[in-house]
Amino acid sequence: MKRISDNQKLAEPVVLMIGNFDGVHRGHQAMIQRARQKACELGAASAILSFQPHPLKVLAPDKAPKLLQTPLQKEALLKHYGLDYYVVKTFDRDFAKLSPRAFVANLCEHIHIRGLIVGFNFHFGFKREGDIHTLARLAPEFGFAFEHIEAQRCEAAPISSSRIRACIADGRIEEASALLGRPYFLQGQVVKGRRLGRTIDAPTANLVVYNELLPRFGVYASWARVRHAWYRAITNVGTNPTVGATGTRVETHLFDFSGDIYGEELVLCLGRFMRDERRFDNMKMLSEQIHKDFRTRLTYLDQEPPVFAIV
Ligand SMILES: Cc1cc2nc3c(=O)[nH]c(=O)nc-3n(C[C@H](O)[C@H](O)[C@H](O)COP(=O)(O)O)c2cc1C
Ligand SMILES: Nc1ncnc2c1ncn2[C@@H]1O[C@H](COP(=O)(O)OP(=O)(O)O)[C@@H](O)[C@H]1O
Repeated sequence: MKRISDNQKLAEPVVLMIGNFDGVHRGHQAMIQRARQKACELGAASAILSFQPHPLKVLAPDKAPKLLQTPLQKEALLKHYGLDYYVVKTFDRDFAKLSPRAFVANLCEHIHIRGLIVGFNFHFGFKREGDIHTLARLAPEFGFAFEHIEAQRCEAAPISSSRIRACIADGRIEEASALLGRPYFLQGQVVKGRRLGRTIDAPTANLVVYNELLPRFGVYASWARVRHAWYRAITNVGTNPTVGATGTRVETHLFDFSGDIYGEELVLCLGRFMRDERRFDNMKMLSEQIHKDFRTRLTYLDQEPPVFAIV
């Protein structure tokens, strides 16, 4: 997959999709599959255009969602799903002022669009005035084939990034993974904590997480990848009320592992939510609960590790 930035032209004819693609979930995957098929029919390559930053971060920051993925994770996933080109366009207030027609004209100046595919609810241009009907009208004028994709559904409701965000915020990780079509994961760097974990035989790798959206506070069965190896693990997300920590922490105990991994990058696939984080009266009680958590039969961890090549 080739990445195209603002100042570059994409001369090869493409079937272009436009959108944020946060999550690259099953709905997005179906769209990519359709675009690749269409690209074959039209003798073109497949491409996605995404705006950076997310348009709402520019236009209404207080309404902008916390994203499921970092830009790098999204790029890795798009590559994984077989896309040929990833076009990243800077979104600013000037671009937001373009009329729907000027928006399409602007894209056609830089990209050789032979086909265009967007989702049924796609809106674009000044005040979101453009929609799929506008695109159907503009397509013959600008000389590309146009089609839209209906929502992919799961259990009667459309699959969407916001539905997946709601699952994660609520601790329904398995549901989120089902909608994503692969295990939900976080990524971050291991940093030093208070060195208390080792004193209760429960060392935990504390992560500075790259992802914006964090799951509901609580304890999760998980799989962790560090230095290219996967370990069964258990993760706590929260504020550690027992020890009065400041800020939110994401920390993971890796089973059958010992060693120093400060500074290492860790990929964390969360599985089942086990319990809420609680405030205990003292460290001894906290330690007892953590060791009880360790002994809980974690059926999630009976599965194979999520060897999916994510990042
Ligand atoms: C499986 C597990 C469950 C945990 N549950 C709680 C909890 O319910 N309440 C709490 O205050 N801290 C909880 N913690 C976090 C501990 O407070 C924290 O790991 C410990 O204080 C060590 O912190 P350190 O990594 O900064 O040394 C949990 C940690 C793990 C690994
Ligand atoms: N099984 C393990 N799981 C997680 N971290 C481990 C493990 N064994 C050793 N470590 C190391 O110990 C550190 C965690 O120990 P801990 O006492 O909790 O320190 P900190 O408070 O700095 O996180 C990890 O960052 C890692 O470098």
